[in-house]
Amino acid sequence: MPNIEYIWKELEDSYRKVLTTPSFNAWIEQASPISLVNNQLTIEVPSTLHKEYWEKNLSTKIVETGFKLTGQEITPIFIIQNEIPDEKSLKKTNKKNPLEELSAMENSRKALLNPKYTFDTFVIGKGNQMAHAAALVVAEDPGSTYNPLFFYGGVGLGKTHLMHAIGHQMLLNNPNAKVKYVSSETFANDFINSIQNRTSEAFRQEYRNVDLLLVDDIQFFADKEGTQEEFFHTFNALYNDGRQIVLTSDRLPNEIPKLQERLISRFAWGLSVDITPPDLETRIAILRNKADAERLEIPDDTLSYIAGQIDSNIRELEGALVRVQAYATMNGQDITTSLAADSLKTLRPTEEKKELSILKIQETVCNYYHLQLKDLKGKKRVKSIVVPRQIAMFLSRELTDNSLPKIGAEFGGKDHTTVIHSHEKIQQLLETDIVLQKEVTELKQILFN
Ligand SMILES: Nc1ncnc2c1ncn2[C@@H]1O[C@H](COP(=O)(O)OP(=O)(O)OP(=O)(O)O)[C@@H](O)[C@H]1O
Repeated sequence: MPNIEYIWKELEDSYRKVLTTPSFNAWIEQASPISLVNNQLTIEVPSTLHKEYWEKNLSTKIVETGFKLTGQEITPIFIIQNEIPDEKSLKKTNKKNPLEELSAMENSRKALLNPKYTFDTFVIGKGNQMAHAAALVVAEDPGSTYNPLFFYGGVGLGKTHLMHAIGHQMLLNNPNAKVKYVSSETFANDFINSIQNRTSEAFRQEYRNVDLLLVDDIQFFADKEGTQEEFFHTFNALYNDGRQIVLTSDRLPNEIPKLQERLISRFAWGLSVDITPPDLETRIAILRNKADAERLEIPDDTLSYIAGQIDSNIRELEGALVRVQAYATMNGQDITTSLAADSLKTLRPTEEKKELSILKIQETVCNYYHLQLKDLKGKKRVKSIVVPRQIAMFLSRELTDNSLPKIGAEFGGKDHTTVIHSHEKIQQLLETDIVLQKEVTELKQILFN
């Protein structure tokens, strides 16, 4: 009997022949064979959605290929993994031939889809893995499996990005498909205008004659009775025709105030999937992708530093990178961790800046370098104390609003010129000293956590 690796490799080859690259990446690459015992092939997959998809659409091939290779009936068993996705699941490629891409791009432009929001540029992490998988199913098989598909979650977490990615992918698969993307406000305005201009028929034609309707931020339907009424009819017309609907909101339908019950229940016919804030690894991967796309040279520790500063909103994370880039250009410097820290300093809320005391900085530096507080504040001139003392003064100057004399006083009554000198010294060293850059970054992370 062939071994499990051989069987899996053969299976992969046969799936590669029948699946598109994004589907292969999402379903096959994310699964791993665990064991083959008593003709049972146990396969680990990342989520329930993957499990269901495998069971429904991909397991027949296991049985067929298994029989061909072993002469036995192989039964697949799927188990769900719990751990954080590894490197390979964080970045996927999604390449098509150039002509297909060109025609899809033209149609995407007409559908008002952001060219940057594709599956290709979407980084998969723990918080969005399920949403990404559902988006792929819908893009590959619109109107059948999950209709409507409803993404919900906090601001700037990638709902719109995924929604556009579905549109792009559908157009890549079928360049003649009609895709329409609107925000809920645009839908409401178009509806109101159609009443004012007596163009209701044209409005209906426009919204009901599409293969994929993407409506963003439907929480803004709250309180808009007439718009909800019209959307209800649009929804029914599309749904009954087997056209795909994808919606996003910052919360679940039943949490949207004044959303009609009949809409809530219709939205529940499909799949609602949430997107949660990305973990640190995913945030770093997103920044790395973005930096590569913009051809920015940024050291890994600087990316980690930026990712450590903004932990919930990916739009802000991207904004931070733009800010760092602009700051580096303005100052004619390379991007380093110290430069990133400087440029992001003002992003931190002022309360945070005020809350941080000199004593907290001193204690943190002492813990970090295993020193006594009295030595840090004292006069000893050995290097192992002098440098941490200068770092602590530097941080007190950078991260608090205290005056130079006050900082000097807190360091055992030193003169303010000593504080200036320490600050300059550390600032200078940070330009070149990688170890120091790392230490200062870590200290800042400790202080702000
Ligand atoms: N997983 C991801 N990989 C790469 N970029 C991402 C990812 N998630 C979000 N982004 C980027 O973050 C930015 C904000 O994402 P998006 O606009 O899709 O958020 P949203 O959830 O729709 O926010 P809102 O609720 O404000 O509408 C976009 O530039 C998007 O490309």
